[in-house]
Amino acid sequence: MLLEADKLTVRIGGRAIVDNVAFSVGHGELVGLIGPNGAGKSTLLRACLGLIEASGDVSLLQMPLAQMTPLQRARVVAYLPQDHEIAWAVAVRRVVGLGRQPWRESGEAGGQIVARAMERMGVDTLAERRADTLSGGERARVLIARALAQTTPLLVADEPVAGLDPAHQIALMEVFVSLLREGRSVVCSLHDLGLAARWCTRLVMLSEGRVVAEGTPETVLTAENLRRVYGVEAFFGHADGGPVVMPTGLSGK
Ligand SMILES: Nc1ncnc2c1ncn2[C@@H]1O[C@H](COP(=O)(O)OP(=O)(O)OP(=O)(O)O)[C@@H](O)[C@H]1O
Repeated sequence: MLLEADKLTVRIGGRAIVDNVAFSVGHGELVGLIGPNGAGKSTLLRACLGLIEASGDVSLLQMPLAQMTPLQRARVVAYLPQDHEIAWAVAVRRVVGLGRQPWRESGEAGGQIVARAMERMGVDTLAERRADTLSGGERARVLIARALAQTTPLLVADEPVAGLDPAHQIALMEVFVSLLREGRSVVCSLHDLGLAARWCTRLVMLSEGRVVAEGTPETVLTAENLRRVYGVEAFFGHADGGPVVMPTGLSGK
């Protein structure tokens, strides 16, 4: 297992925001973390990375997270936070280059990896642009490129498609799938159930801090689960060899 969390609980102000969750990511998996606003997705991801205080067990590549140095963690997992802000007035190439920091390379050693990451995210043409002048979607893609440049076995991305247009959303999911082919794994939180259905190898559905369904997209994205957890009705179909899930209305209306 790349990431294994058990009995993970995050308490804030006396409330369990993540409540006794078991969560794991194996090799070659694209795990989609889904659930309504406030379900605890970001908190769970942050707890798995040691970015927030939590009780329970977390290990990365079988090593207890608590025993790992920040550098060891940074060589196993790259994290794309939900907030896609870049406040620095520096060139895009330098922002993406920050992904190489855990590898402590000298000089230009990581240059090719940075160039490849920018190319993969379609931001190579922006390499010399000041990062704080980019559009929201461009910024998001630059930060994903930075995470890719970290060349970790695991990528944890919190709402990576937020702010991306449909073509860039699909292109990003294709990049994730290409990472799986390289033996890397991805876990991402998603609000777009259509993308979750089509691209993820496994889904974990959270509600009120607990895992309420887990498995293949077909087993998790059922009419009953969508009604119970999100309060929506949905259209289910098939197109181009893959499942289609499209919320169509609120339940009970
Ligand atoms: N530091 C905090 N103090 C108080 N409440 C918090 C704190 N952090 C998170 N919460 C609450 O915990 C719950 C889960 O938040 P979290 O951001 O993990 O949800 P989420 O599933 O990622 O939501 P969204 O889809 O809206 O991004 C929310 O009700 C949130 O208000």
